[in-house]
Parts: sequence; structure tokens; C-alpha cells
Amino acid sequence: MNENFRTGYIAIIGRPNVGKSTLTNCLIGAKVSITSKKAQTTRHRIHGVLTTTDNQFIFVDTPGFQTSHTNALNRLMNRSVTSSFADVDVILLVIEAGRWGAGEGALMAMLPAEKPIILVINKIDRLADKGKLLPFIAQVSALHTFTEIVPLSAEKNVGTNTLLSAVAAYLPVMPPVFAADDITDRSERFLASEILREKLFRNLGEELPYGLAVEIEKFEQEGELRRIFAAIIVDRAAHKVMVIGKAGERLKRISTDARKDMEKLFGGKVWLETWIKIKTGWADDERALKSLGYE
Ligand SMILES: Nc1nc2c(ncn2[C@@H]2O[C@H](COP(=O)(O)OP(=O)(O)OP(=O)(O)O)[C@@H](O)[C@H]2O)c(=O)[nH]1
Repeated sequence: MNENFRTGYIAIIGRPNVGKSTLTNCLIGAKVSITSKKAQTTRHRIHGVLTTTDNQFIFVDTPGFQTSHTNALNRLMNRSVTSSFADVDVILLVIEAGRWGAGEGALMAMLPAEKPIILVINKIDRLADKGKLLPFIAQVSALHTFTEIVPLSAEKNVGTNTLLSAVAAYLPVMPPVFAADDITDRSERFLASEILREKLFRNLGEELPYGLAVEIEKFEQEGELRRIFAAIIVDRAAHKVMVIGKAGERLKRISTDARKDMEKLFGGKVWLETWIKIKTGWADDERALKSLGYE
């Protein structure tokens, strides 16, 4: 083992929808964190692990910072944003190219002054006028002193190696915590629920009901076959109808899409059974949230 091997924890933070999950997936090269066009799809911290010859990067994907709605769910999510800084070595603040707003200002105010903060300017592929990038970098550097500023495109995988080199410099010299082929310390059970939740988000689009959640009630493995039984929790009966769709078509599509992704990630056949449960008011009840894994 290389004597100068570096291992460290990296928090990825930023407003909803700036591309944190896309960046985590791109850096790790596997689908461990869900992505969606809708804001606020990440509710759990996910450790994605990348091991190279010289470094082990352990990524913490924090939920989007929320200021507008305040219910129990959002309170828990904001708490998780704050607590995730204590044990990390580097913080990546992700923003969208050309956009620095009140949300970013509020996040900066929450960050510990002593930790290295690398500003990641994502979605540079979207800039119609590339000449605007340098003035934007000048503008944000005038607002805060960042350890480094790295412009990139997570979706197009441009600039991500530069980011990894920048991050590596701030990791402590330490042997790896995870085995080299581990990509996440999350269980397959958890990953299955994230995949199903992603398909729900994608298929429901703008109709997405507030407070939708997934609970894996049973996860069995028999050789290469995994049998997964998942309850989709909704807030009221009308939402159940929306998720099921006409003649059950929508739920069928959601389940098929989810099953295919699970098979790809787990590398074996999956039998997936889904049904819908109505739990009125659950998103406002902290105890119910804890039972669903929102710590
Ligand atoms: N054009 C472009 N789109 C991107 C890029 N990175 C992410 N996106 C898109 O931005 C949207 C949001 O990406 P996510 O990765 O889900 O964002 P997030 O910050 O994790 O969102 P939350 O989970 O809501 O906090 C998706 O539609 C992505 O495809 C990029 O580099 N370029």
C-alpha cells in the first residue's frame, strides 16, 4: 500500500436541482444516488465510495437545502445538512453556472469556516456564451474566499478529474476505510427503495403528490434471484389513484423501470412486487418519518 495514500470524507451540498446526485454518480461511475428533474429527490445521506491507486474518496450526498416549506420532513432534512459537516474533510458547494442567489448565500452562512470549501460550478455545458464563465468566477470569488473553484459539467463528464485532483489534496494521509470495490455502504434494500422512488418521481412528473415514500417490507435473496416487496406510501386515496394510473398502467411502468435498474445494479434477476398504502398526514409526523428511515 502506498504510504501517502489519502482517504477522506467529502460532503456535496447545494440548492435542490443543481446536480449533486448527477455529480456523485458521475464521480463514482455507478448509479448509487437517484437523480430526477424535480427538486428535492434526495432525502438520505448516501456514501458513495471511489477508490483509486492513491486515494479513497467517500462522498456524502446531502439533501437539498430547504428554506420555503417548513414541515417535519424539511426540518429533519435541514438538520441532516448541518450535522453532515462535523465529520467531513472537504465540502463541495455545488452551484449552477451563472447562478448565485439567496439560497447559496444562506448555505455559505451555515458552513464551518475551518473546512476547505471547493466551489463546483456545474452545468457549464448549458452556458450559451462561454465567455461569461470567467466574469462569473470573478464575481463569486469576490463574495467568498473559496479553497478552489472548479467549473465542470457532471452530465457530460467534463472537468470531473480536475475536481478529484483538487479534492485529493485536502484529504488526510490515511489507509482506506472501505474495500476497493465497494461503491456504497448502503444496503441493497436501501438502494432498491431509492431506485423505486426515482421511478415514481420520473413517471409522475408535475403530478407528484406531496409526501410520497417507499418502504421495502421484505427483501429476500435466493442465489442470484432477489425478491423485493415494496409498499408505496401516499398521503390520501386520491394519490393512490394517480400512482396506479389508468387500468394500472402507470404503476406497471414504474415497477418495470425500477426492476430493470435494480437488475443492472445488483447484477441478477429481480422479482419486484409493489402495492400502495395510504398513511394520512405522515409527512408531518416526525415519528412516522423516523420509522421510514428519515433520521
Ligand atoms: N445540462 C446539464 N444538466 C445537468 C448537469 N448536471 C445535472 N443536470 C440536470 O439537473 C437536474 C437535477 O440533477 P440532480 O443531480 O437530481 O440534482 P440534485 O442537486 O441532486 O437535486 P436534489 O436531489 O433535488 O437536491 C437533472 O435533470 C440533471 O440531469 C450538467 O452538468 N449539465
